[in-house]
Amino acid sequence: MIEQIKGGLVVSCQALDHEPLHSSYIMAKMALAALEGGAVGIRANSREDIIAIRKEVPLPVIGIVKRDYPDSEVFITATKREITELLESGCEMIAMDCTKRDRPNGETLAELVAYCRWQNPAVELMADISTVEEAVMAQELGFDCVSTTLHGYTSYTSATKLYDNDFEFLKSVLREVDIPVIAEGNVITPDMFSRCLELGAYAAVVGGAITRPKKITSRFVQASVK
Ligand SMILES: CC(=O)N[C@H](C=O)[C@@H](O)[C@H](O)[C@H](O)COP(=O)(O)O
Repeated sequence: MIEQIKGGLVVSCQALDHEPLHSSYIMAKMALAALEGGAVGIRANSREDIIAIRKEVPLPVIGIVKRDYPDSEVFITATKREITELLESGCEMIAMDCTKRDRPNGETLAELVAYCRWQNPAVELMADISTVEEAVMAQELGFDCVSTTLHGYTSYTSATKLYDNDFEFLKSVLREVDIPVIAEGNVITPDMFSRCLELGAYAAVVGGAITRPKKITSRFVQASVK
């Protein structure tokens, strides 16, 4: 998959159960719209959505399973249970939280990476990181690529956003690791997307700005209030 997404736009088609568009059917149609618009890949949440998307479009899929656990803040592909579901979904790449935070049930990242490689070595692995240190850890653990997904979403990075200071965080990750770096998280305009690529991002994942109409609507409404 990694070769296929080089220099391109990956569209994240996700709607959680509390969101208006929560439906595998709708996510598959979102993926079809992304395909027709020129996307090179899809990022999707849950075995059910991934299976529906794979029936609808021939694009490679980065799969995640979001699930909350009481004993951990990690919620993106946190344990072996979620990895097993993703291996069953047929997705080409699995993305998982690669932060320094403790995982549920005392499971470790190294164990999860080894489990994936053993179960299906053809499935590539993306590390969702929030700091440069976590990106370096991902490279050392043998991930195929890192994504900046969680920058701004961990307690120790919540003060900043990916695009702050002309994508300063993205630049620092690019300086420190050799594996492909995917820009993801609050890339909300075509200009931001092209800037990420110009800075050296291998590809970019855009979600809410394309597939979350509630967010898009509220952005317009906020503008009317000013
Ligand atoms: C932090 C977290 O839970 N990120 C999730 C990861 O899969 C998704 O909710 C995001 O939509 C995705 O990362 C794309 O980002 P944006 O929607 O900002 O373009």
